Amino acid sequence: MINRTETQESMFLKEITNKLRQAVEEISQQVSVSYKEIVDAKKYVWSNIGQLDPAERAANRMDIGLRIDAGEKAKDKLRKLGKLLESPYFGRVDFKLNGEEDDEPFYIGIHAFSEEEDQTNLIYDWRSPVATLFYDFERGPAYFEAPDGKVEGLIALKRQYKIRNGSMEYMIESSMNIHDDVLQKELSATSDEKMKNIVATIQKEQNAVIRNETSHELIIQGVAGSGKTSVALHRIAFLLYKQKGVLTSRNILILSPNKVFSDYISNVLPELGEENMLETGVQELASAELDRYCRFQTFDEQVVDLIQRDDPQVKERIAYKSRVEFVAELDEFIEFSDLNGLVAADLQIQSFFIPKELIRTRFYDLRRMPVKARSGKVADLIIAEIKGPDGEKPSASAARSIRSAIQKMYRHPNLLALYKAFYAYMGKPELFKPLRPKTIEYSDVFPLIYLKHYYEGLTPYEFVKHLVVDEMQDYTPVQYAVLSILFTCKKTILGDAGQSVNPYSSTSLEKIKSMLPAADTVQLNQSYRSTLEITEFARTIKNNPDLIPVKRHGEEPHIEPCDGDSEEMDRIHQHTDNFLRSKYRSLGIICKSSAQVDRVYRYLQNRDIPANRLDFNSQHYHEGIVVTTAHLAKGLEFDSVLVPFATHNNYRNEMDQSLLYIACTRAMHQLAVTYAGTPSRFLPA
Ligand SMILES: Nc1ncnc2c1ncn2[C@@H]1O[C@H](COP(=O)(O)OP(=O)(O)OP(=O)(O)O)[C@@H](O)[C@H]1O
Repeated sequence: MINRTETQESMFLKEITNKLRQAVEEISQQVSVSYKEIVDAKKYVWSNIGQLDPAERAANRMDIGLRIDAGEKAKDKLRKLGKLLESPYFGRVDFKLNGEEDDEPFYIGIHAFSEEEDQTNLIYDWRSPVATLFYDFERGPAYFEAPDGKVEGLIALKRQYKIRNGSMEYMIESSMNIHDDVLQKELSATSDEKMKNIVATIQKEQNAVIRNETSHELIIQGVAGSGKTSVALHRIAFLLYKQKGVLTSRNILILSPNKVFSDYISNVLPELGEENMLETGVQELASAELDRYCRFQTFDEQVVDLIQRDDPQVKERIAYKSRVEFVAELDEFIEFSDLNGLVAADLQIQSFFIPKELIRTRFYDLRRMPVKARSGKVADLIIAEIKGPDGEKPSASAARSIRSAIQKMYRHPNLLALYKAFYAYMGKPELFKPLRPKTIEYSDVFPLIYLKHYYEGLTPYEFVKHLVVDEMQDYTPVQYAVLSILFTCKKTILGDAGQSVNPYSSTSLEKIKSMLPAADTVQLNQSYRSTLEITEFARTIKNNPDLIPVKRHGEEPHIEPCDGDSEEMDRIHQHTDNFLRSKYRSLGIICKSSAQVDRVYRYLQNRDIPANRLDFNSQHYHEGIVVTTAHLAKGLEFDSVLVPFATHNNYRNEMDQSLLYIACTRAMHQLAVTYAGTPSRFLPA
């Protein structure tokens, strides 16, 4: 089985396809047999329910449960085989072990496949140890880490295949790592409806991140389009494979920016044969902690507010609470409150005298406990240790009075009062400004939760064994402090400091590292999404010297000045017409504000142009024409992007610059920008 020619390869494909078909047939039979068995078993229980004693009923229920499990497993296998029939493998490495005469071919696919009789592996899962030969090495000396240790040898041959619907589209012999031609072909394809897997073309630097099993916390800083999200999802699939039985998708949680993004990425794990992980957002996390205390502005509402009005005081409040030192200031206040928060006074209750120093000392001794539980505990300790003048212990009624007196001693009657006291302590009371009574600004949400940990305690999410945090730049240091309390598990944290929708609260990689000092960091600087021309264009809006564009060419982005408003709307219309006649599947019309989105959407609707509007209430991602804001488009991508209203007035401050950059970097193949009036200073001249 060495150095197959094209005919040999096509024979091999036929052979594998036949074996796969045979396996599909056998398992389909198993599925229908087990379905029939389940129905029969249920019928039996139902018709004999009166005669079966409880033990028999329980045994029957267990039996049915086991059959259903077996049936589910068989169906899962069938799904995987179906996937393999479409595209059985994408790579091959011929590897000669040191000391052996012949090399052996290893075919790599999205799932493993072996012959039933002798369990010989015909296709290896892309996550198997041997697959690292394909991703990490060129022809020549190579090794992989097998369960029994390092296996060394020589790669004699590397091939890549594109097999679609069971037939070979192309085959490339490669001496290099994941051949450029294959990557180019993949990147040039039009967008899929949802994010797709990249198993056939994972790059070496991405593979290192995916297969990292040692980091407790891994921070992935990646430029726009560097594959951070793809890599994080493949990493989860890899960890589920490596830690089968220990880790399941039910104990992996992703903190995702919005529902549309969750929907957009929802295909990747199932395509890789895994169930989707759990998903939540910052708002849900905060609600679980704060709903009893107050309402709050959401991150999205904060961004919209910043876009709508340029209020320097709002920005000042946000910036103040987004500093790393802010967490230290909260800690300092907590320390101060441990020493001074208690207005201790000597107590004389019945015949018992309790000096204030004793109360204060006990309170401080128990400083690891949340305040609320601590006051009760302090009272318990004192009640247990004090004696009256005749050596008597406190009666039940004396104990009750002591407890109630001590519990009233804490200076701040509730969490919000404590939070307000923090700003008074800092000498900056003006920095806490509720939006409305009992409704706080978003920038206060996580500082308040941090103080809640001190005041009342937080409940960690113990069932979560791995947390994925996307858009890491949008989380402030105090949010990281809270996340570290709520999630003590392993974490994959990814984002790009250059793509913040709110630069006033944006967190740089350095700041995140200072909050998570034990975390490992990787940087992904190669950008894959956009053509070189689009990437160069985006770079003139906001330069990132680290970014390495992929060498894929396409048309130059267009900047289209328009003579007035109505001409600009006509131009948008024209773009949608061109798109509908093109080969492309998705056009993103990306505006700055929701009002602009509404305007464009209504305009297109009135002209019967099929368009989807993505707003904060949207749940699903759609292909076709999508009208949305840069804020919501973050993380998504489109074959073609149109950025309208790129005037000086619309895009002029630091936040606008970031939004314009995000909008342009969503384009894979085509980009146009329109404006009527004076162009934004961020556009290339
Ligand atoms: N190794 C690869 N092979 C093929 N395509 C890739 C590879 N890496 C990334 N891509 C493609 O590049 C595009 C960007 O990937 P992804 O969305 O994961 O990047 P990102 O860093 O999260 O982007 P952003 O931060 O700009 O939202 C996707 O179309 C993805 O399929």
